[in-house]
Amino acid sequence: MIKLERVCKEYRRGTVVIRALDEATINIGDGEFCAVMGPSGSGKSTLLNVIAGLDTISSGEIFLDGQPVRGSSDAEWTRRRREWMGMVFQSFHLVPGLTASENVGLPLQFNGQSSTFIRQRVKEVLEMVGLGHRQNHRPSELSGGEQQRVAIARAVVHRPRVLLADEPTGNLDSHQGAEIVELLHRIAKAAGQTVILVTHSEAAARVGDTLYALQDGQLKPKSLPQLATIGGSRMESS
Ligand SMILES: Nc1ncnc2c1ncn2[C@@H]1O[C@H](COP(=O)(O)OP(=O)(O)OP(=O)(O)O)[C@@H](O)[C@H]1O
Repeated sequence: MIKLERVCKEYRRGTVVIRALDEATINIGDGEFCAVMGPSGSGKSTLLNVIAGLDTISSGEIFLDGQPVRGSSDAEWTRRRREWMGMVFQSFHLVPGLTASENVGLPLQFNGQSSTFIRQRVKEVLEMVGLGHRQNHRPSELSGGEQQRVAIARAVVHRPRVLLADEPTGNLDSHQGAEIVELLHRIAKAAGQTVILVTHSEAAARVGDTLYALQDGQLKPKSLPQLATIGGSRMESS
């Protein structure tokens, strides 16, 4: 489903070269929940950004559904993200002036769905994340955990095949963080979605079917007992 072969991403600042991804190789199957754990600066966001086509790679190859993505136009990437991918971020990225329902409906609006369909689907998804009673609240009227639930609803409303979650528990306390990871896991498994969750949190990473450690841009498969040696922070509640 998602395959990276020796992917390198280098950033240049004058004479300084930063290798954010260093021959990263990974093969993520359909419906797999893959957790990637690494400390700050290890390349986690870069990994998701190159998979989502938000950043280009310096060398190597990325395959989505067996097809190399090299050479895709901006229009192809936009279509892929709109129809195929959902993204969840550490800082929620909700539109402050819109209600929870309006935020969740945005991907459907971009995809040209009818207002009747959008209304029904948004209601259904907000109920699924436990926020049926908060549909008309703006982000500032919601807790951090509730805002992340809205962001998850927005990420899945168009039934994407792939969910990319960038440190989704980073702005939450340990209890809210554990709930958010459990929710992501439950929704993705129910819909058969493929997930890549990047995190510095050991507790969040534990939900993965497969686990990888990212260190200085290098991806290495890990087993659960090895997690504690990767380095990062723990969430007390798990
Ligand atoms: N646009 C850029 N220009 C130059 N260097 C960059 C750029 N984006 C990222 N980097 C560098 O690449 C490395 C990996 O960054 P990245 O944001 O992927 O790490 P991360 O693991 O997501 O970190 P954090 O957990 O702190 O968000 C870091 O050394 C970072 O400074």
